[in-house]
Amino acid sequence: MKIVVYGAGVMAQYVKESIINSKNEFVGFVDPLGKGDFVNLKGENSNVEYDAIIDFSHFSLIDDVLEAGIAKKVPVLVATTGHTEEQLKKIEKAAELIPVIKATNTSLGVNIVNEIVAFATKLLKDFDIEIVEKHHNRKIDAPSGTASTLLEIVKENLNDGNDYRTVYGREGYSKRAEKEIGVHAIRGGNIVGEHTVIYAKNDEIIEIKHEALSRKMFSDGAVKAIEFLSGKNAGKYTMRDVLGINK
Ligand SMILES: NC(=O)C1=CN([C@@H]2O[C@H](COP(=O)(O)OP(=O)(O)OC[C@H]3O[C@@H](n4cnc5c(N)ncnc54)[C@H](OP(=O)(O)O)[C@@H]3O)[C@@H](O)[C@H]2O)C=CC1
Ligand SMILES: O=C(O)C1=N[C@H](C(=O)O)C[C@H](O)C1
Repeated sequence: MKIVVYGAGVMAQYVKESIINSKNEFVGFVDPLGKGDFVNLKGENSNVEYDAIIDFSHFSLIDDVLEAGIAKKVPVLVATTGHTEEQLKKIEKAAELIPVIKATNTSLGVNIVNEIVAFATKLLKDFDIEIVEKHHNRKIDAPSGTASTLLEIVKENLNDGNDYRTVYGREGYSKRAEKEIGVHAIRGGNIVGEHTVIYAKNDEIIEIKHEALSRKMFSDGAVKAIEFLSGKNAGKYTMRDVLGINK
């Protein structure tokens, strides 16, 4: 496949390497801010040949990313995080026309952790549940996309998940309510990414944790995901589909 990468940051470079080390062809980066030596999918250079798009850029670029996918009817992996509800709906809508994966985390490990958390939450309903994520100081969105996905999974697996209130960080004076899930974002240095779901009860604590030690597994996972989408019908697919994780 000829793959275009949206983004020009740290992850985009890793994805380029993963594409080069696969059987696919790296076409170029699409620079979010339009500077530097990048491919231009619009205007006079709109004859750039590509048959897949991987997006690790900025959430504000989602319209461009989806437009480029729809224009050529090629699969799109949206690995960028931080989208608004409205933007997420646009991604759903695009999936009516082209094959799309929206993945907040493309590592194998986190996708397995998602399964473990679903299972654990069913068994640990009466524990206090808190989610903690840690990332580098360049990260702009909080909580992380992965933490938001973990929160969704926790809520889905509590009988009365919709009755729970999400508390983002804490300050001031008040006891923890019974039906509350705390979500906490730590930022510092060059932490690649760490996610922990804590289940606490009087006298016992269970922690389910994933720690990323490099970014390579994100980019390798992204290439695997776009390869999976090749030749698929329009629709919304997931990393569970890519990794063959059955319900
Ligand atoms: N799904 C997954 O597994 C993973 C997802 N991610 C996500 O991928 C995305 C990119 O991460 P990363 O490479 O670390 O981030 P970087 O900050 O290194 O790169 C982001 C890119 O977006 C550009 N950008 C920044 N601000 C704006 C803006 N306001 N408008 C348009 N473009 C902008 C940057 O340009 P410039 O360099 O000029 O600032 C850069 O090209 C993030 O959303 C992150 O959460 C990251 C890792 C794994
Ligand atoms: O910005 C990052 O770096 C990461 N972002 C993703 C997220 O928001 O969950 C995935 C990973 O944790 C790294």
